Amino acid sequence: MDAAGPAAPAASRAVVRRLTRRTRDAEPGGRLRTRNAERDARAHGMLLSMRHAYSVDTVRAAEAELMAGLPEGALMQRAAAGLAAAVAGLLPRVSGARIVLLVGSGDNGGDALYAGARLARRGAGVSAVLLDPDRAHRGGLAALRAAGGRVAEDPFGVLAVADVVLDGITGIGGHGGLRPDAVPLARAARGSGAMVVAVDLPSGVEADTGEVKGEAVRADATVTFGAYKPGLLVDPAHQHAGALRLVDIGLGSRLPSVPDLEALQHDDVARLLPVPAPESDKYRRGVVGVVAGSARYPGAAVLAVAGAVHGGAGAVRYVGPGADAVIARFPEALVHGWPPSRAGRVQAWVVGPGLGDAPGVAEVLESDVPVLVDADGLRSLDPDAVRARSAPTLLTPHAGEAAALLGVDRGQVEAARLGSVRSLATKYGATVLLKGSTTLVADADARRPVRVNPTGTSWLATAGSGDVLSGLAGSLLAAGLEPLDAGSVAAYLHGLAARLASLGAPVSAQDVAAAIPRAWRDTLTP
Ligand SMILES: NC(=O)C1=CN([C@@H]2O[C@H](COP(=O)(O)OP(=O)(O)OC[C@H]3O[C@@H](n4cnc5c(N)ncnc54)[C@H](O)[C@@H]3O)[C@@H](O)[C@H]2O)[C@@H](O)CC1
Ligand SMILES: Nc1ncnc2c1ncn2[C@@H]1O[C@H](COP(=O)(O)OP(=O)(O)O)[C@@H](O)[C@H]1O
Ligand SMILES: [K+]
Repeated sequence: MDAAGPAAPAASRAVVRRLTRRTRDAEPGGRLRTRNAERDARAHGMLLSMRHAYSVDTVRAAEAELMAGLPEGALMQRAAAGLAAAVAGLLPRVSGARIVLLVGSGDNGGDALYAGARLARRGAGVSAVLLDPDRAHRGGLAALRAAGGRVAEDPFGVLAVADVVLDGITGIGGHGGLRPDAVPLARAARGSGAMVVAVDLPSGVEADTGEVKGEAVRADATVTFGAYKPGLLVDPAHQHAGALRLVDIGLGSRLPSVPDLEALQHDDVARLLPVPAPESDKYRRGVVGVVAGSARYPGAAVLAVAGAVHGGAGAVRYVGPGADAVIARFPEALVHGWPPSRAGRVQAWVVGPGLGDAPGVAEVLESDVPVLVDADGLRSLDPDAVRARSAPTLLTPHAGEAAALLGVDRGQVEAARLGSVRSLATKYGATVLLKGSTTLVADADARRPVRVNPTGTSWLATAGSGDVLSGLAGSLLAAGLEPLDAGSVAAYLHGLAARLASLGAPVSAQDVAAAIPRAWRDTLTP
């Protein structure tokens, strides 16, 4: 995903690149890190490990606890100081820069006003556009005026010539998309060529879910306070946030150890990858069985096996009508005649890619090993059959398949990805990996955080790449990873492989499979 957002003006993109470089450790949107950049990051002591996001209620509770021991307004000052420093870091010079604040009626507007005051003291020309002049944060407004900033009399005039617009309309207190009076201002900010920096969150997005229920600000960058909020990491809201920077306001120890959402990073994946021990043999490394392909879709068998042979299992068994094609491409695969139960012992099954109407799903579900169900295997999947299983199940639908399983429209799933993946996991008592622009993995145990994949790229929207993912995830299951880890590590490697293979150009599903070892190595490289 382009950290500058889909429609960022060219000038903004250059500035956002600067922010992105500076905030490599705090950017879940995740640009691909080159290996050199990785080394730089480590040399500078940046931790490349798990990134957490917390719900609004949790953030507010932690803030309240922290505030109780601090002088009034101290947290807002910390937030404003961090925000002003981030904005200053984006500008070639603060002095003389034209900065416009969009100020809503809550504390989010207060943050913008105090940050504006700090920037005005450094010589910037700062104008505040007050959405509700009677309810603008009083202290913030007084500070801005005292620092030489002013309230704009011609909002659209100042927006037209702004270098930076700070979006302080709503933060974690906002609900339901921008109100009508804020919409033209947000549009003017976007259209002005100025860099748009969202304060805490892009106004108009739902902090807890990533939904966008109406219009919302499109930012080039978001400076968020205390903790990431789930919406910053989940589409469609994620698309509105641009590059992310987290400002520490001291919440750390007040936040629970279990977040609502988490994103694996390089170090987490490196720890989870199954590396053969000295005494390993192919069976101990795990054997994955693949039931995929049909006369109509023979390629799906090849692609699922391609993912599986690169996924860490010691051997791949294939059962289905694509045996000749599989063997021609992967002589290392073990092919077996129907039915799957006669294929010999496996530690995990993958069933479904390109299977068409062929049988196999019910039989594989009866096995006592982990099963990944994808694509055609998901059609009419019976929740009771999945719930009755003695071993874990991992479902890997795209939005259309998830919609069919939930009995809703595809658009509803795409608009509410987090809620959808959680509902499916609950309905099936299974781990669910919802593919798409921000791939999510929800564990069967609803108390565990949902994982969001930070490596995805829209170049993966190519036929057959999902087959590769299912083979890869199945192989990791066979190698002994639990479903939440298998799904999220597979998504991470899959996205990274696509980026390494693509480097900005189209890739095929085969290219992605072939690049999995490079992604694996990249992850392990210290
Ligand atoms: N709670 C704290 O301790 C801290 C809060 N901080 C800031 O305070 C923010 C939360 O402040 P608030 O709780 O006052 O809430 P917000 O400022 O986020 O939003 C609430 C205000 O926006 C209006 N509003 C709600 N939905 C709207 C919509 N769709 N369109 C336009 N206006 C809408 C409401 O009428 C209300 O006045 C955080 O996001 C953060 O920026 C920071 O200063 C750090 C410390
Ligand atoms: N816009 C996108 N951004 C990032 N990843 C995407 C996007 N669209 C699809 N993908 C990824 O591409 C893969 C496509 O899988 P799937 O929909 O099953 O396709 P197929 O059935 O052709 O293999 C998934 O890993 C999915 O997450
Ligand atoms: K905001």
